[in-house]
Amino acid sequence: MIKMFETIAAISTPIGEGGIGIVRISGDESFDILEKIFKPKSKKNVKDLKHNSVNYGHIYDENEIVDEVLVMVMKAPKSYTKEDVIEINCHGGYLITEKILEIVLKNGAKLADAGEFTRRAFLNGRIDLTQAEAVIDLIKSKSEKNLTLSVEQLRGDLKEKVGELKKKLLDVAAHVNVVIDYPEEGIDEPLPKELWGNLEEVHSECDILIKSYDKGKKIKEGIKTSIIGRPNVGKSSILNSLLKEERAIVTHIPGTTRDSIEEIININGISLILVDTAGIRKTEDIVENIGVEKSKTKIKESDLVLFVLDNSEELTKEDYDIYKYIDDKKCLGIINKIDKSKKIDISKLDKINNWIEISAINGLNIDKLEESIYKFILEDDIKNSSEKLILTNIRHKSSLEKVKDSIDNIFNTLNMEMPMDLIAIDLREALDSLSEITGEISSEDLLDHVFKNFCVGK
Ligand SMILES: Nc1nc2c(c(=O)[nH]1)N(C=O)[C@@H](CNc1ccc(C(=O)N[C@@H](CCC(=O)O)C(=O)O)cc1)CN2
Ligand SMILES: Nc1nc2c(ncn2[C@@H]2O[C@H](COP(=O)(O)OP(=O)(O)OP(=O)(O)O)[C@@H](O)[C@H]2O)c(=O)[nH]1
Ligand SMILES: [Mg+2]
Repeated sequence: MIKMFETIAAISTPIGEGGIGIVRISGDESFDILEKIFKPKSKKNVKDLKHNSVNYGHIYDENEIVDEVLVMVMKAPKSYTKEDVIEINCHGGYLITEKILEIVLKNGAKLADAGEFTRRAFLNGRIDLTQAEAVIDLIKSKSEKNLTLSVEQLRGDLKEKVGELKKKLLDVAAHVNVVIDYPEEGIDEPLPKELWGNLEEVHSECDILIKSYDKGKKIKEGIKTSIIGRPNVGKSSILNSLLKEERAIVTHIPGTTRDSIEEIININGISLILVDTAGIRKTEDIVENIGVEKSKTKIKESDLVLFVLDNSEELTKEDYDIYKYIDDKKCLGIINKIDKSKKIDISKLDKINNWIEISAINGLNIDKLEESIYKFILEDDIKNSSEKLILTNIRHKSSLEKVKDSIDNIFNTLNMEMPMDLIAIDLREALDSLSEITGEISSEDLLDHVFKNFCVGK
């Protein structure tokens, strides 16, 4: 028999002091290795240990006892990788887990690459590529909403959707092939209405999914939000009140913040990457000037701009300059220092439709500010989205774009009454693009790309 895969092993828990450390082994030789290093208290033969059983005993290095452990045994194909899997639950700690891994390697296992267990789960057909990608997204999730999307994708929601789209195209392909193979049948209509419908549905579903990526990206990566305004209007004070800690230095001296400060907050399960910038003004100060230029770059990179003004002063030329600079960015106007008497008049700043009045110094309306941010950028965009699936992976998006292009070609062929063979080719391409998403068609390069972001032991 040709051996497909070597037996691999790795530490699956974070390295460091901890209650428990897990060394995971997967592959044909798992039990042979275990037999050489583990003595269960039950005195059972290691190869007779039951599937899904937890077994108390000791790990040995030759004749020397190394640790007291629990060993979990999962037999192929009922395991994470569909191979024989053994998990040694030892004491957590820098040295002990490493030591047990070394003993496992010494007895015949190969050190697993990053993501190799999950790669096996994919190669052995337990999960598709979208589910494998969901595993790493799930581990890396830092917001509730991203976590939810990852869990749904791991459950197979995207895989299922791709399957549905494929089925619709396969129905079309079956018909097209009949027309090509039996031209003498004299089928007048190149494509019955119902099959046109299939193509239209796949086209529009791809479109909806592609459009959902903007939201998905924001959910996955967080919403880049910069706090901008001229010096001394209270930008750093606003950052601090949103963070509920004294993170940025606040003084009465204009030009206090020289470099941008980045912090992440969570609003209703979504990450906001907040950037407090150096106040924008013309200045001769070299350091401050660099800060100002950086602020301008930050504005360009932002998904959302919080434009801060001082309630207690009239608008200045600097305010107007920044206002012009915002351009067509999504922008929420903040009038700060409402604890002081009002001198500001914003009637000329009519490009901005959303305003909120706050006082950062005593926390007035900070909760309303959070709510406005959420409503303004997140709720319209994310919560009210009617589509069930939201794409978070650019790879999926670009494959779906290819599917859409192929279908456009098919419509073109049909409208121009060109030969059916052309349709068959475009259908094949559309189906292949769908297969790329799930990994039914994949290359080593693609898999290396997907799994390179994984941690070792996953
Ligand atoms: N200790 C431990 N915890 C873990 C994992 C693990 O591998 N080991 N997981 C992963 O890293 C996650 C759980 N995911 C898993 C997914 C499938 C199977 C599995 O064995 N599936 C088989 C059989 C299920 C059964 O017994 O019926 C299957 O689908 O065929 C195991 C874990 C999270 N927690
Ligand atoms: N009365 C009042 N003062 C405030 C308020 N918010 C901030 N300040 C004061 O305004 C001054 C400037 O605040 P900062 O938060 O440092 O302003 P900034 O916009 O970050 O300033 P630069 O970093 O210099 O651009 C400080 O003296 C703050 O205490 C407020 O809501 N009311
Ligand atoms: Mg500041």
